[in-house]
Amino acid sequence: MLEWLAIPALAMGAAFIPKKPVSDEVKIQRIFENTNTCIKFGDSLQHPKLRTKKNGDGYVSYFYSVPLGLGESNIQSVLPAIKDGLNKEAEMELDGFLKLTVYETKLSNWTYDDKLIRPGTWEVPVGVSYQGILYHDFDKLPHMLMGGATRFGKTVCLKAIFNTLLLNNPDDAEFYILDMKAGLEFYKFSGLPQVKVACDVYEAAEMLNEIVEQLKGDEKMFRSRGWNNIVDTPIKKRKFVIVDEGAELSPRIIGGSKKKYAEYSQSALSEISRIGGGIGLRLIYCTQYPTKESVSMSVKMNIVSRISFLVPEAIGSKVLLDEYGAEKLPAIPGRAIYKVEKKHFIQVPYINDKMIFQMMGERLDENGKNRTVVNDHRQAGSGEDQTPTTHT
Ligand SMILES: Nc1ncnc2c1ncn2[C@@H]1O[C@H](COP(=O)(O)OP(=O)(O)OP(=O)(O)O)[C@@H](O)[C@H]1O
Repeated sequence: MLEWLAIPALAMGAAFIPKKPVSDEVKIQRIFENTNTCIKFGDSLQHPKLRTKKNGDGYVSYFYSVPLGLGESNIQSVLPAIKDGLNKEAEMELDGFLKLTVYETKLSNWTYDDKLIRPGTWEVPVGVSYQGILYHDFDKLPHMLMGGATRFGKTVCLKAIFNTLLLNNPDDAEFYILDMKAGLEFYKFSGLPQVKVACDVYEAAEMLNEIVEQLKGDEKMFRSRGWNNIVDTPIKKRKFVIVDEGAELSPRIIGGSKKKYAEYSQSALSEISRIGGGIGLRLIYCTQYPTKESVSMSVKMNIVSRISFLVPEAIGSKVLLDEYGAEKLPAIPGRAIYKVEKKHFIQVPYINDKMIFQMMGERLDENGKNRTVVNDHRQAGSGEDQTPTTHT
């Protein structure tokens, strides 16, 4: 009788023994198995196999060998399940081996502030990644392609880039902004001497014509001096051509009388992306419709750096990043993938017009140019105003 009672008691006791936590390594392997991330070889199933792992500061990287025939899209598609299963952020890279990096921290919203400005450089903070703030250097990689579904942060990102570039180099940055959303986002900055804004396809074609004319003149000047890249010359000026929304300049999308202006605009943009970089033109091309119609091949081929926000379909990720992944981003405004060679998950800093006007008001004089804050070190009590004065 006692023996009979002892069995349920033992079973109950076992239920209270704390379970050994399952390691991330084991969980990942189970996720591969449960999601059928494998190939069938004879009677057996072959999954990615862990070869080694490396502990870093705040992350662990796992390196897997991948069975031949298991495609990139199959591997990439398991990433959301891994993130959910571990309840952690993770990134994947496939380059012969599968490198899966699991982070201890999560990305969260943050706000732009003027400590991000790096005077005299062409570096802009594109966002915070798991490893810290990532800067994009427009003197190293002159052009940028950006896209993603509406309301996920393209304009905020463009404005953070614009604000940084202008405040980094108020005397040397020039902006030609093709704000195809009727000028609603950028026309308000057209009062600045560094900024010109086109608000429709007709104005865009005219502006691009002006830029291409300057480009031809600059090409001649560079040739005559034996220069091939502006970064190796004493010229400090850089001209930024910002296109928002690229689809509005696509002759394959818009028709009627606008079509020939769009055709001209596309060929000008192609020229700028092809040969403008060396002579100081930088193209930032943005679209909410990442299709082959809105992002012409000739523009795309010349742009190495990409930013993609959430896209509704995997094909959009292919257009923007040349690989899948952006369709699986969480639906969080400002969350994006920044890609130069490899992908980085980022959270773009939040900025709005009020903050931009305030920062510009503090750092630019009434002519929109640079001003420096000078503390003249006068002694307290001298009867003079002690606040630092500003001088142009
Ligand atoms: N980096 C960010 N951090 C926090 N919130 C953001 C961020 N970026 C965007 N948002 C929020 O999302 C809203 C939409 O952003 P934004 O206007 O940049 O989207 P969009 O992609 O340009 O949209 P559309 O294509 O319709 O112009 C913003 O008003 C803001 O509330």
